[in-house]
Amino acid sequence: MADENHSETDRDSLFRYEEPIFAREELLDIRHIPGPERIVGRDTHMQRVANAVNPAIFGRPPKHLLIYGKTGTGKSLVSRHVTERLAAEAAKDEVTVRTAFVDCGEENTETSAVKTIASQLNEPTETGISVPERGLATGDYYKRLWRILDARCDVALILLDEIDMLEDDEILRKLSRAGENNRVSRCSIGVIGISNKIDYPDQLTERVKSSFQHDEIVFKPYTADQLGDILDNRCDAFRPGVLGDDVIPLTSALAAQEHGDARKAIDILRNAGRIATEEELTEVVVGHVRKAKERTEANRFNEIVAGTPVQGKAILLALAMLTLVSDETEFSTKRVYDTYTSIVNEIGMDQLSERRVNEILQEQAFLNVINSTRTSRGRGRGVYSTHRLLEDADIVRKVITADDRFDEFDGVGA
Ligand SMILES: Nc1ncnc2c1ncn2[C@@H]1O[C@H](COP(=O)(O)OP(=O)(O)OP(=O)(O)O)[C@@H](O)[C@H]1O
Repeated sequence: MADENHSETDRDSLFRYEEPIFAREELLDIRHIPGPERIVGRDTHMQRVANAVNPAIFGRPPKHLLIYGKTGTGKSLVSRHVTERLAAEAAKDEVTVRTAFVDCGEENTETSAVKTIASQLNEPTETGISVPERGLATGDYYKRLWRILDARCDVALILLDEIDMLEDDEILRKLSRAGENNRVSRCSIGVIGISNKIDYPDQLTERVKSSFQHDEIVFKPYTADQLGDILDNRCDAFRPGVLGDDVIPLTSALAAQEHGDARKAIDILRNAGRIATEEELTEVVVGHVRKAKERTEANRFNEIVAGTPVQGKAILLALAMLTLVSDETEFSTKRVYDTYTSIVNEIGMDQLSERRVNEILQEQAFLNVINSTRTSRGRGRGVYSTHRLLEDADIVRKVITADDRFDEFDGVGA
């Protein structure tokens, strides 16, 4: 904290002592969960979620729900918000509704998901039940969960975020059958599954399809106007008068052009403020927004490739270079391999076999960085794969070549 007794000359020139741009930067933090007054443009969706869970107010079984929509369309936010309000309303009538939230991207096995639900809903001093971190069989975690539910809840709402990441759908079957199989006697269970994949229900096994009767809600991408409203509602993150007139409209237009992702729009706005701060200015202007968009995408791509070994990066760089220098967007494994070969030779790295390069391309397809398609050459003549980059090729090139190990690369790989 700045010490007022210190004169300017005492100050260490390494640090900044003023914050001319941001007043409450934390409002734009990706982990910040906005309060109800800042949720904009999702009234209809909120109402539909509320309708499905409404019976819980009277202690009756809610409907199960599946919510779909692209990333950053407010699915988790709306679900959490409605379930919180529901629990508060039910409490007025002395009905206990509790909510568990599972990130299935992290807890992707049946055991870890059921363990997470049990430990979130448990209060050991009240139930006398423990939920050990490890050591129990899946069935035993379920037994403890049923006891916890009956001891503590009239209704339990279980939010399964990124539900498509679960290894299998067994948990849906068990949760939706718990009542009729007399696993629980007092508590009713409602499941809200959230997914980015619109075709998720097609993946459900027949057994689950028949027991897991549910409503479905689709969250469409935000329009530029809606994104503008969301950003306007956070502009107190900045000091008054700092944001140039066109900053929010341009940020919303750029984010809407891609997937109408609120998270991305907020991230671009924050980065625009940071760039203005770095440039020691007192105003954020449209030029900052354009730079911020690139920085936001580079940061995102950086996170995706952070764990990728250097060989994987060389392969992605090969695909990016091919995309940059040609009019095409799809390339055969052979072409990627040739470019990869010249890159690794240029920077003095070991060369992998074409088969291994193809495997790494498939892994990148799994991470949604590229799209790979297998095409048949015709009867008996085998198949070949083509690969297309899903990220902006220039950003991929910039991010990968920022890695010191690519210092020797001078861009002629393709
Ligand atoms: N309607 C909205 N009003 C205000 N802020 C919003 C709104 N929708 C989304 N946001 C902001 O975007 C962030 C991401 O939204 P949310 O986590 O709900 O997206 P999601 O659809 O669940 O995406 P993902 O599938 O990636 O988790 C929220 O934390 C919030 O800051």
